[in-house]
Amino acid sequence: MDRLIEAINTTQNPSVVGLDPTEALVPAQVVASFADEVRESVESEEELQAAQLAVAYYEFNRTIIDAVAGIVPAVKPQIAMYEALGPAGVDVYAMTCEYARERGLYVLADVKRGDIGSTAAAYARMLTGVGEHDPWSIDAVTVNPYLGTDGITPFVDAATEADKDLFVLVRTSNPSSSELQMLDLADGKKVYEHVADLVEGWGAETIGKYGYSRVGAVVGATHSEEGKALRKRMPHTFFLVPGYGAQGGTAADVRGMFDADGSGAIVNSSRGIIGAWRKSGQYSEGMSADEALELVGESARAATIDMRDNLRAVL
Ligand SMILES: O=c1ccn([C@@H]2O[C@H](COP(=O)(O)O)[C@@H](O)[C@H]2O)c(=O)[nH]1
Repeated sequence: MDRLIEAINTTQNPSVVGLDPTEALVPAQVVASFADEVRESVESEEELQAAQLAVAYYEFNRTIIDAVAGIVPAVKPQIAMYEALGPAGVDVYAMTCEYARERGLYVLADVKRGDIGSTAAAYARMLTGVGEHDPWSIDAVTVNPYLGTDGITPFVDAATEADKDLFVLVRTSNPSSSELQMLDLADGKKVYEHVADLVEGWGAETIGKYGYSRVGAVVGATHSEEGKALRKRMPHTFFLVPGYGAQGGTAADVRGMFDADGSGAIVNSSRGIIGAWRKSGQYSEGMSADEALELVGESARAATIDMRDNLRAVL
């Protein structure tokens, strides 16, 4: 986690921009502008839409990355949005990670892996690469702990080998998260508290120079009180905090998830940043693709600065 903490210190900004493009979040004229170019490369008309969206996502992401580089320390591309487009989308995922890395950003791949040990070991190669080849250009992955220790250890080992990180789901931001995570265990703990204790243990051998291990935790901004309690319970665990903005979380809600020095957490916003152009009041369907992308970048930059300043105000 040392590199992430240093990037946060450099930018004085504990926030991460989520790159979760969807058809609705990319201006229509940007998608349309790639129709001719893509038509030449696809084999059938059926492939056209996904291929066109994939190219548009890449251009959109580059615009966002260029607009926020230097202001934020990190981006978090959400793989679901890219996998939905098939192989063309997966290519764009890898290209986006590479571009973000080139722009000096820490890349947190939100892939939420989780499987038995042998399969987890294969998933974990996302962190180490294959031989000399590192096809993903990422710094961290998100992992689902439901399978227990043998589903996590391969990621800890791979992260240690590659000097990278993982973030394990502990208390997720979504409305139904309590169905499982808040269940009472026989020893009086809640399920998420037990997971929190496991996460502290999984990271214990990997504590870096700032006191945090390379095994982080995902703690939703929508669970302010539990997040505050987890901060005390998990003194060596860095938090990734999604749920800010579009899901209702505020700077005040996440304050307790930071440590006494204002470190220990990074807060994500995806739609709130990449979709800011839609709320700018400046968009019109008559804009050219270039004009629309310019607005996307300007709006994302303004929303990023706003989020940074809101967080700074409570830390
Ligand atoms: O508990 C969780 C874990 C992950 N996420 C992911 O974060 C972003 C949030 O997007 P917003 O647009 O800022 O709501 C998204 O990729 C989720 O899959 C989460 O929200 N909560």
